[in-house]
Amino acid sequence: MTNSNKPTIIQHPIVARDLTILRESTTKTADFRVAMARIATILAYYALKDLPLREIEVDTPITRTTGYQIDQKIVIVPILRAGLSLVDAIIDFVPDAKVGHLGMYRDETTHQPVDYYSNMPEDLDKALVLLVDPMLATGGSADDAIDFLQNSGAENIRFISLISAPEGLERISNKYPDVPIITAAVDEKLNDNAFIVPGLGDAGDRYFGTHS
Ligand SMILES: O=P(O)(O)OC[C@H]1O[C@H](OP(=O)(O)OP(=O)(O)O)[C@H](O)[C@@H]1O
Ligand SMILES: O=c1cc[nH]c(=O)[nH]1
Ligand SMILES: [Mg+2]
Repeated sequence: MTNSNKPTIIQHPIVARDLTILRESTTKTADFRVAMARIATILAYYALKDLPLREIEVDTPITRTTGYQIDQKIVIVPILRAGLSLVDAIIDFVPDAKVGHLGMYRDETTHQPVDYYSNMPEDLDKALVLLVDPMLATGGSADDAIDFLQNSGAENIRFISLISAPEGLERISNKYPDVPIITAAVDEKLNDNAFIVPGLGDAGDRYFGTHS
């Protein structure tokens, strides 16, 4: 993926159908989780589509032929909690990926991110770091997370967001032109409470079945 501040917006009928399930306020937790898992697989597929490969020789039952292994260390970094909803789909594709956790919640009044936890694997500088969070609203959380990852040595970061607000996209793409953004939807705006409109509400609460 070339460095660019233009987001990759995934357009796919399955994504459109699943986004609708996720947006619908009456969707039950179980259906919400299933739709999130499916859409996360598609986001992961696109986020990984240009991984470098290493050629190897393999013997089929018939003959020797050329095969491929992925030639890239990968670290997945979910922003807790909601980012956890996207992790398993990526691990399905790259089962040896390491996972670093970044605990952050948005203060309900100020809308500023509050950090509460971090645990990163070593050698972030050698890895493709996939930062994942389903919601990019003001961009405050993603901004802090990318800043933290860069200060921890990460040089190759991609950000996967399910639904993005124009405000957050502008903030992250302007401040971090070298961080590609992969998203499934760019929504209309933020409301007075800095929630994405139309959005899907609070992603963490809906995925985990809690209430703010
Ligand atoms: O772009 P921003 O304005 O920073 O908002 C986006 C953040 O808000 C949500 O997390 P939340 O604070 O609800 O925490 P949670 O995942 O624990 O529910 C979401 O998952 C992002 O991390
Ligand atoms: O719309 C929003 C904004 C922030 N966090 C969410 O989960 N949803
Ligand atoms: Mg939340």
